[in-house]
Amino acid sequence: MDTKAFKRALQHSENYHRRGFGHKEEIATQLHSEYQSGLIQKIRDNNYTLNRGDVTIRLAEAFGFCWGVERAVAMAYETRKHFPSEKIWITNEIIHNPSVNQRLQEMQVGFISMEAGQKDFSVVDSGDVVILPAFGASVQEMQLLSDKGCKIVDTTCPWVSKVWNTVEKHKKVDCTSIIHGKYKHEETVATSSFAGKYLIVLNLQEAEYVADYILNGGSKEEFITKFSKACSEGFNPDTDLEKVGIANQTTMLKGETEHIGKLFERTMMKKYDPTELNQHFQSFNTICDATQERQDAMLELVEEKLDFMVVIGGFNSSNTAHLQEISEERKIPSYHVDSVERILSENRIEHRQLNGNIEISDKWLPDGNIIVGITSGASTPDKVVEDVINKIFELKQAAAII
Ligand SMILES: C/C(=C\COP(=O)(O)OP(=O)(O)O)CO
Ligand code: SF4
Repeated sequence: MDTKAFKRALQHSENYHRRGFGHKEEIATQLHSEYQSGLIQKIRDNNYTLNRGDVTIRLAEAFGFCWGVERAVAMAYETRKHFPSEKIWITNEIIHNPSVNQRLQEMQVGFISMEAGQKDFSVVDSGDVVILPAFGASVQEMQLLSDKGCKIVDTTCPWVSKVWNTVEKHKKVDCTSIIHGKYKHEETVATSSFAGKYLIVLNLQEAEYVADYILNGGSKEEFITKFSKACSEGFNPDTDLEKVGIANQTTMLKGETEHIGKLFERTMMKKYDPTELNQHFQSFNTICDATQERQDAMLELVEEKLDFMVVIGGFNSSNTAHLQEISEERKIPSYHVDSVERILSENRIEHRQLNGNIEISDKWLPDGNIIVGITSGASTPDKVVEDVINKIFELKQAAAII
């Protein structure tokens, strides 16, 4: 399939919308009241600091809703306003935040369910409205919805579409896309659908395994088994790694993506004549600005003396997990929570660990004066952050009275 031609044709179809419907002002007040927070604005205005009783809050200087998320959520709200009585579906969570997805459900936006590992599009009829989330959708899903005659509202973040353009460029020069990302993640599923040959590496360790194979060879069977879910059909590591291009999921750890790019650059320089590098290696940094800013702000915050960190965001939010990773690397006690409900009491907090397990920790809130670092992922509304901060104040105040 010529994915580029398909995309171009879709964009010219009258059933395709990617610019909203002119209801921005009407929904702005609603979005503000549902997701924004006066307290968080106050902390921002006060040099990202707030003292109350025994507690000092230090907020990262970049956190919370990014531009792409604000845009996607606003488009979904506009869609509901514009099509008040049509059936509206969304192909996945719009972003990785439970409270925002819950709101869409309350607005009668149906989520396409999974049946035996496959999305069940049989519920979607011709003429229904289908929202593509901020992560985008695979080209096959777009085709299916277009063939059904649906109205498609595409909220894909332009930063994500930039990655698709990058893999299209790789394909054009017959280069294998090495995608730094999570093979199950919606964005990477979509990105790989636009690629020609591709291989998805999760981290530096996997990238090193591939680089070693390029230089020294190894067991082809082992390679194929290891990446069976993370490569294009019929991938052959002996012939498909002669020309590689790097792309990444927009929300990976930026330092790791840079390392992976450099690793493959060095590898190709070793394997081939360095003067021919351009024929064997291409690299475009596709980590988005919002991810970089939030990680940079976190890197600054963890330099401070903090008693602990609370990182707030959906448990399936990749960018939030990477913020948590920065904190853990610095050995700062840190708790990733997705809502205030995870704070069970002054002695118990339920939180996600980096390996994905949800666990309960005791005695998380120290006695006496404390400095608490706070940040939140690109899909986390400020309201959720406000609730967490207020809970910490409330528990410490109660402890002081006792
Ligand atoms: C939509 C989007 C980012 C917003 O944050 P999310 O938390 O929704 O997504 P991710 O960090 O990729 O798991 C994709 O770049
Ligand atoms: S994190 Fe970046 S790519 Fe993702 S929605 Fe936000 S701005 Fe877009």
